[in-house]
Order: sequence, then structure tokens, then C-alpha cells
Amino acid sequence: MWLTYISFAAAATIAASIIYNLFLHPLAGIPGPLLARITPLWIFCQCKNNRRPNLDLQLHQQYGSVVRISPNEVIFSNPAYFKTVYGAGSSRAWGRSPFLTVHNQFARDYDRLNMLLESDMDKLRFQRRVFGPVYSTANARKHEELIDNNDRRFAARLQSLAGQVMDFYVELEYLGVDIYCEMTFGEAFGAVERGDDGGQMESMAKRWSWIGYIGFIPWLCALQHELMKRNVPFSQFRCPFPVHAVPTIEDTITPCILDDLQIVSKTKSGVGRSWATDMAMTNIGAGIDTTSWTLAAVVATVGSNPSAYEKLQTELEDAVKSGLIKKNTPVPYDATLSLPYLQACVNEAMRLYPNVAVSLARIVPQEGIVLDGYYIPPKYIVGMNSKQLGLSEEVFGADTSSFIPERWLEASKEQLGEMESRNLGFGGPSRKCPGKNVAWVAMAKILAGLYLNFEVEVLNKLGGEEGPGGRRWIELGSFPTKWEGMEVRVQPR
Ligand code: HEM
Repeated sequence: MWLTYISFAAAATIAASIIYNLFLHPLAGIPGPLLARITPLWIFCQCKNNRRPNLDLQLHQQYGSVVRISPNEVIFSNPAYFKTVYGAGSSRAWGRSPFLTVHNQFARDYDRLNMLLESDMDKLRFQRRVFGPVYSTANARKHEELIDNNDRRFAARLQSLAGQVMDFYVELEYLGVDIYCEMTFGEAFGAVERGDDGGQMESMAKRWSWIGYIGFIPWLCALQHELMKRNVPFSQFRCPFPVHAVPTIEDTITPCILDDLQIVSKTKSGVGRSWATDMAMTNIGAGIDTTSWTLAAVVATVGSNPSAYEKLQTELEDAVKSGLIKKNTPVPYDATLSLPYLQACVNEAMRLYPNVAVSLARIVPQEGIVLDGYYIPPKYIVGMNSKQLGLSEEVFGADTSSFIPERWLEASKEQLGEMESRNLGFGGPSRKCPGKNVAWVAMAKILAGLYLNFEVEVLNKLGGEEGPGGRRWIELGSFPTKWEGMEVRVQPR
């Protein structure tokens, strides 16, 4: 009998929630897939099945510029609202959605730091201010030698694999692991030399994938965190470089970013006890995937555009002739600043293939917002997908679905300013990625060395047939995007 009452009550609650979400909810008038308007389980399942990378683009094509992807969340595609939601100074009003902040297990512990997930804006601003200089271009250049070591190891590995078909994304992940490990802790992990990262990237991918869907149901995530505290193994994530192995300033042999972070900790008042090591772990968690992917995006786009490939090589050959750079020698970062076509290729690849190709979701502040005629009240979630923004002709000019590095070189000063400021590749101005400079220094050096010393041939097409190595190149992901099966062959030049 009780079971019947309970079943009836449950059915009535579900029916009432469906009716409310479809007809009475403040976002009821916004188009979107039927199930998405009823329950967050729809977007949860899309992401759980790794379908996020192109989902938002398809939804905008089908439903228009404002789409309801979950009962309380919409995505928008009109860049006119970019400055309001992401502009400099908007971070205090437009908080990050619980999709990310719910993962912050350190939220109530001042001594711990997780900048990516932080929702306390005063703490975030202080963290960013004190550690900002460590992540400046000048400081990254101070550690250039650590990138050079990896450039040499990578070149040696490519020499040894010359003529063979490689899953190049995997090779770039090994490289990412070593670069960030050496820059952060002063010692490479050894993934490039071994051709094996001991499953670290796979485990990190699982963790990111989990974050990318569980965050849509924050209470479920909070419950998981509670249970994980009691050692219930809900995710298979293993910290790639266990914190107990993090060296202290006294025992690091090579000066590295951890030393810089420790110096800040010891010299600035107000810095939490574990901030330096927590920030060092952020280099690993937030830097490897994103940088490896962006390197792969450049190789993919340049490799499928013969004219861009030729121009890039001509630029590098001219730089050799003028004495700016030397073959088989790591390219100094300063020299990459005189390689405008290379820099344009990175910008253009990031426009078409940003790694974080999801809506960067924000909570609507007190005043609400009107998006293309739809009023979104306070506390609901809105966001824009950087891949969608990259297609905006208003911001990036004509033919945005094609890879045209020249758009970054031929734009007027004013247009270039717009392209750089209305851009989500490294996040919006209000919460810009602090690792951008470090990542850029590493990427520019690695790419210059790669195209200077090797012919790089991309052998299959994303979403197309199997390559000669028998792999299909597919794209998947729920938060950072991943590629599998990108086949490349290199030959020394
Ligand atoms: C090519 C490499 C990278 C890409 C494409 C990238 C991309 C991004 C993006 C899109 C965001 C904005 C997320 C949002 O607003 O919701 C972001 C934020 C962030 N990134 Fe990166 N990132 C890269 C490298 C790094 C590195 C090396 C670090 C190491 C410190 C890092 C740490 C962070 C942190 C802590 C945030 C949060 C900042 C805040 O909320 O104030 N990233 N990144």
C-alpha cells in the first residue's frame, strides 16, 4: 500500500515538474530540445557520451541564437553580449556556474587553492595578483631551457619514428606531460623518451570527462564528493604526480616554476600554506591537455592546408637564411616573435578548434539580461561556446569556417583588437587563463622547431576514413575536447 502511495507521489512530482519546466518556468519560452527543457539529465547524458564538442553548434543551427540546454541554463551565440557577460570587470557580478565551482572541495579552506574552480572573488583576485608575475611571459622565458630540453627529446623521438605512422595526438600528450612536469617541478616525467606516460593522460581524461557531465547535476556531484571523502572510488582519477612527490624549494635542483611559487608564498603575506603546491598541480591539471590539444590543432589545420603549410615553411627558411634561427637547435622564444605567420597559425587554429569547446557558463546577476529578445532572470545560467564564437563573421571577418591565418595579419588595428578581445580561446577577459603566457611560449617554440626540422604529413581526416595505420580520427569530450586516431608521418628536412 505504502509503495503505491510513494509511486503515485513520485509520478505526480515528476509530472508537475515537467509541466512547470515546459510551461511555467521563467525560461519556458526559449527554444531547445524537448528533453533538455524538462530535465538536466539530457545535457548530462550528451556529455556523459562525450558528444559535447559540436553539440552547441548543432543546437544553434537547429534552434537559433538562444537555446535552452537544461531547464535552468541557456547558451547564446550573439557576440553582442560578450562584453556584458565576459568583459573585464564583469567577474564579480557574473559568477562561474556551479557546473565548475561545485567541484571545489577547498571552498571553505583558506589554505588550499583551486583557481579554476574558485567562486570567492576576493580570494581569486588576491591569488591572481600574487601569482600573476610567476605566469608572465618574462618568467616563462626565464625557464626556456626547460622547454628546450623537451624540444630536443621530442625531435629525437620523431627522428626515431621517421617514416612511421603515429597517433600524433598521443605523441603531443607525452610531450605536454614532460614539458609541464619539467617546467613546474624541474624534472621531466620521461614520457617522450619512453613513449609511454604510464596511463596518466588517460586517467586525467577520465577526471575531466567526469567533471564535464556531473557538474550539470550539482547535488549529485556534492554527494559524490561527500562519499569520496569516505574513500568511495567514484572516479578513476589518480593525481598524475602525487602531491607528496612535489619537491620543496630546498631540494629542487633545477630552478622551476614551483620555486617561483614557493618564493611568493614565503615572501607575501596572506598566501595560504598549500597555495604554491596547489598552483603547481594546476599547471599539470589545466596545462597539459589544453596545450597538447592546441599543438595538435595547429598540426591538423596547417597539415590540411597546403598553402598555409608552404607559407609557414617559407617563413622558417627565410628566418634561417637571415640568421634568426638555426636548424636542429631549439628556437628561442624571442625569435618566434619575428615569425608572424606561425603566430597567426596558432591564433587561427585556436579560433576553429578551441580546446574548451563548451559554454563558459556564468550566473546571471541581479539585473538579469535580455538575450536576443529573451529575458533571463537573475540566478539562471547563460554562456557562450568559444567554438561558436570563433565562427562569428562580425568578429573574425569573412569565411570563418575556413582556416585562413592571413586574417590575423591583414586585419586593421581596430579589427585585430576586436578579434583578440572578443575571444574565448583562453577564456573571457574577466577570468582569463593565467597559464596563457606559459603555454604560448612553449607552443611557439615547439611548433617552430617541428616545422623547421620536419616534413609533417597529416594522413587522415577528422571524422573521415581510416588512415594508413588503420585508425579513424574522432573527436570526443565533455569539457576539454580530445582527439583519437590523428595519423601523422614525419620526415627530417
Ligand atoms: C593552450 C593552453 C591553455 C588553454 C587553451 C587554456 C584555456 C582556458 C580557458 C578557456 C579558460 C577559461 C575557463 C572559463 O572561463 O570557464 C581557462 C582558465 C584557466 N586556466 Fe587555462 N588554458 C591553457 C593553459 C593553462 C595553463 C598552463 C594553466 C596553468 C596555470 C592554466 C590554468 C587555468 C586556470 C587556473 C584558469 C581559471 C582562471 C580563473 O577563473 O580566473 N591554463 N583556461
